[in-house]
Amino acid sequence: MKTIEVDGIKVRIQIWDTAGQERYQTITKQYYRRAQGIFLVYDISSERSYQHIMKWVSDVDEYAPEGVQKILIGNKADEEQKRQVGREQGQQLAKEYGMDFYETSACTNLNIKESFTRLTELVLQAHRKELDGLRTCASNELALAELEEEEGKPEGPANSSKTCWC
Ligand SMILES: Nc1nc2c(ncn2[C@@H]2O[C@H](COP(=O)(O)OP(=O)(O)OP(=O)(O)O)[C@@H](O)[C@H]2O)c(=O)[nH]1
Repeated sequence: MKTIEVDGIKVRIQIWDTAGQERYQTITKQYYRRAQGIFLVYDISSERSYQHIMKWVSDVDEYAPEGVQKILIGNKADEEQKRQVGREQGQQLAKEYGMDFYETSACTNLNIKESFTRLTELVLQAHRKELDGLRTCASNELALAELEEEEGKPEGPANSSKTCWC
């Protein structure tokens, strides 16, 4: 659990780091079902990890809920001397899938906060319609309750003097 601030609103997010290894995939897929936002992460020093992204995307499409928000991440950006995947390759792939893209480094903290904030923003935006619907519903209920309360009340100040015994 982590709390981050987006547009002045404090949002509590639950983060799951799923295992990348094939043998854990049955468990991993179960996590997709309740996800609202997903980072698809490759390692910029591993062409192989970049090639795997397409498989991750197809798994997410199959098992995650419709409308789940996704961001592509090229991690280990601090390992410039070992780079096998160009930044443009990451950008290109993200564009193909209609995702935002960040190169990050868990070592230097590069773009860590930015990418989490962005994913949270995307999730909030995607749910804004739902929230607005709930808000309208709640305010209608409130208005109805106020009306009912009004109707149940004796009429105006003239009435209140009638009930006064002093
Ligand atoms: N240089 C560098 N090393 C990193 C970075 N992020 C993770 N590592 C290292 O990469 C190795 C693997 O990190 P993990 O966090 O276990 O990677 P993972 O993708 O969760 O691994 P699995 O889910 O087990 O496949 C560790 O030795 C980390 O210290 C980074 O940004 N830069």
